[in-house]
Amino acid sequence: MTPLLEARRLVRAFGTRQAVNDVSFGIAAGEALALFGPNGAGKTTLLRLLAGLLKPNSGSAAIAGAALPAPHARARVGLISHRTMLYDTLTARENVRFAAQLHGVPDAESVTQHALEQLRVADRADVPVRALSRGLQQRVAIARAIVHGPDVLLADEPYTGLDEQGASALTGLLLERRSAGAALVVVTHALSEGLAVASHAAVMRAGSFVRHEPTQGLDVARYAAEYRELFA
Ligand SMILES: Nc1ncnc2c1ncn2[C@@H]1O[C@H](COP(=O)(O)OP(=O)(O)OP(=O)(O)O)[C@@H](O)[C@H]1O
Repeated sequence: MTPLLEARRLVRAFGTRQAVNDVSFGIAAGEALALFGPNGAGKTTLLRLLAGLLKPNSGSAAIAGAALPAPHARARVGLISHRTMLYDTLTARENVRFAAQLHGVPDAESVTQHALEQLRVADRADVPVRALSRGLQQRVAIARAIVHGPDVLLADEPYTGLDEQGASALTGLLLERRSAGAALVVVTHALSEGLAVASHAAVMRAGSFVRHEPTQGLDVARYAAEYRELFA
C-alpha cells in the first residue's frame, strides 16, 4: 500500500551543513509520527521539505503518490508552526476564514466557526489577534492550519505556549485527525506528549533518523532514559 506521506532519501544542505541527510519513511493514513531530537537536528528543515516549502538537494517527498511541491499535493498539507504568522490586526475569525477562503473551502464561515470551537477560542474570535495572549494566538494558528481539513498535518512544537486547556484541545484534535485518516508528523521536545498521540516515534540527530519504531508497547520512562543516553 502507498503510504499517505512518504519521504524517499531526502537530503537538504545549507552551505556545507547537512540539515537533513538521507531520511526515508512512510506514514499511512491514520498514523502519526512523533519526531524528537535536539536543537539543530534537522526537524524543522524536514517538516519544511514535507510541506513543499523547501526543495531537497536530492530525494523526494510525496503525498498519496503525488510528488511535492506540486500545488495539488501542497494543498493537502496543514502546517502548524511555533511561529504563529497571524495577521495581528485581523481578528481570529478573519485570520482563519481568510485561510479557508484561500483553500477554496465551501461554506468557509461555518467551517471557520467549527475550527475555532474545536480549539476552544470561539469566544475570543472577534477581537484582533494582537489583543490575545500568546497561548490563544497559538490556538488560532492551529485552527487556521486545520481549517481546510488537510490529510497531512505537520506540527512543529505545536504545544509551545499552550496552557493546559489549549494542550488538551490540541491533543484531542490530533487524535481526531488521525481517526479521520490523516497522516501526522509531530515535532516536540516533550517525549510523553509526542508518544501519547503517535503510532510511531523517531529520533533525529545531525540530519538522520537514529531511531524509528512503532510506539505500541514502548515504555515512556524507558524511552526517555534511552533518549537521554543517546545524547549523553
Ligand atoms: N535557512 C537556513 N539557512 C542556513 N542554515 C539553516 C537554515 N535552516 C536551518 N539551518 C541549519 O540546519 C540545521 C538544522 O536546523 P533545523 O532548524 O532544521 O533543526 P531543528 O531540529 O528543527 O532545531 P530546533 O529544535 O532548534 O528548531 C541547523 O544547523 C541550522 O542552523
